[in-house]
Amino acid sequence: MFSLLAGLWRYLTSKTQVNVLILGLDDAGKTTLLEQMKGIFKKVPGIPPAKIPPTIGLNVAKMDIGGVSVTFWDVGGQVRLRALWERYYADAHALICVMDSADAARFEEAQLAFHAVREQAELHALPLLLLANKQDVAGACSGGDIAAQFDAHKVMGVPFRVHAVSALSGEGVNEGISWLIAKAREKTQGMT
Ligand SMILES: Nc1nc2c(ncn2[C@@H]2O[C@H](COP(=O)(O)OP(=O)(O)OP(=O)(O)O)[C@@H](O)[C@H]2O)c(=O)[nH]1
Ligand SMILES: [Mg+2]
Repeated sequence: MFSLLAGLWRYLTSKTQVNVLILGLDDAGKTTLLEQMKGIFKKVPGIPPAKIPPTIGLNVAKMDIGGVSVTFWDVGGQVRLRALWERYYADAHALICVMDSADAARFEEAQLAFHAVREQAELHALPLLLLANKQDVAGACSGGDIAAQFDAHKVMGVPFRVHAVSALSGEGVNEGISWLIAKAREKTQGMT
């Protein structure tokens, strides 16, 4: 009886665990986003932006978001490192693609990388958030324009949103990430 009750208690109090993979070209702002999220969701200061080096390998951060225990994997985006991305596909529950909305010269490269990732069979069904980052930069492309440039209408059958943010200032981050985690939670709990 006691073990039954203990099991029920564990079930009722256990948190949903979600792994979120953060991908995108080098310099897109993935690690800046990760450090900004530590401030927003963990209330601890992240590494100051000026001290964040290019990622060689992986950064991991865990935090509670909306009652979900989330592990973020931020993988380096340099060309020579992109082969490492696939190591994390199988265990990911949701995907964030970060792109630099102020770097029009790399839109095509960013778009190709985005659709290449989307076509991976292991990622096909995952909730997906495309972050149009660096909105604080004068002349940055709006979220709507990025959605058009990235053929967002071709993404079907999964929860998907293009969201404008500034990882540097934090603008838009809470809203975009909270949406993704809610979708990932629904998926892991079999609600979608
Ligand atoms: N103005 C502005 N700069 C940003 C923003 N996000 C990131 N940056 C800057 O962009 C540069 C690259 O940021 P990172 O976070 O290191 O980029 P990354 O995507 O992690 O790059 P890799 O680790 O090489 O894949 C840094 O100089 C950041 O300060 C933003 O929202 N606005
Ligand atoms: Mg990085």
